[in-house]
Amino acid sequence: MQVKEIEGKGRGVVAARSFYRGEFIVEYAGDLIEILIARERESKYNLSSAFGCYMYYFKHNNKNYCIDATAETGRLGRLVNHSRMKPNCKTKVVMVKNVPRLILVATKTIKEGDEILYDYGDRSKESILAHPWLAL
Ligand SMILES: C[S@@+](CC[C@H](N)C(=O)[O-])C[C@H]1O[C@@H](n2cnc3c(N)ncnc32)[C@H](O)[C@@H]1O
Repeated sequence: MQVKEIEGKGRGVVAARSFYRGEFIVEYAGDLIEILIARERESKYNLSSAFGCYMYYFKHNNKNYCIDATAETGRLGRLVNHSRMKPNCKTKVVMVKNVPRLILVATKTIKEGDEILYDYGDRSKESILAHPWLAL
């Protein structure tokens, strides 16, 4: 996979080869944290424009988690952009040694050169007002 500048989105991830439907693409790697810690970190990040938004909230086995991928680690999952209308992959939770990890899996055939996109899933009015691209 390649990191590219995508007009209007900052960096994005582009397929350097094709992927078949159901194939593992990349891990959304970061710190796995509980929601209270996530809220604390988020309010700190919101105070500074230096931080983008790299928090992914999810529920697994009735427990809420967040993966904070804010740190510039060089991992590619954190650079995958959003599409509600035309996603080509989705997140999936996999348990590794009893710890939930988040991966992206292709939902259709992805051709070489296609941008990797998944639906961030945020439908709240406030978020869409602040970030109109969430509706696209
Ligand atoms: C998880 S990061 C994705 C990588 C990011 N583009 C970067 O350069 O680091 C999420 C951020 O990317 C941008 N982004 C993601 N999807 C977008 C879209 N469809 N249109 C515009 N900006 C988008 C927003 O700034 C968002 O807060």
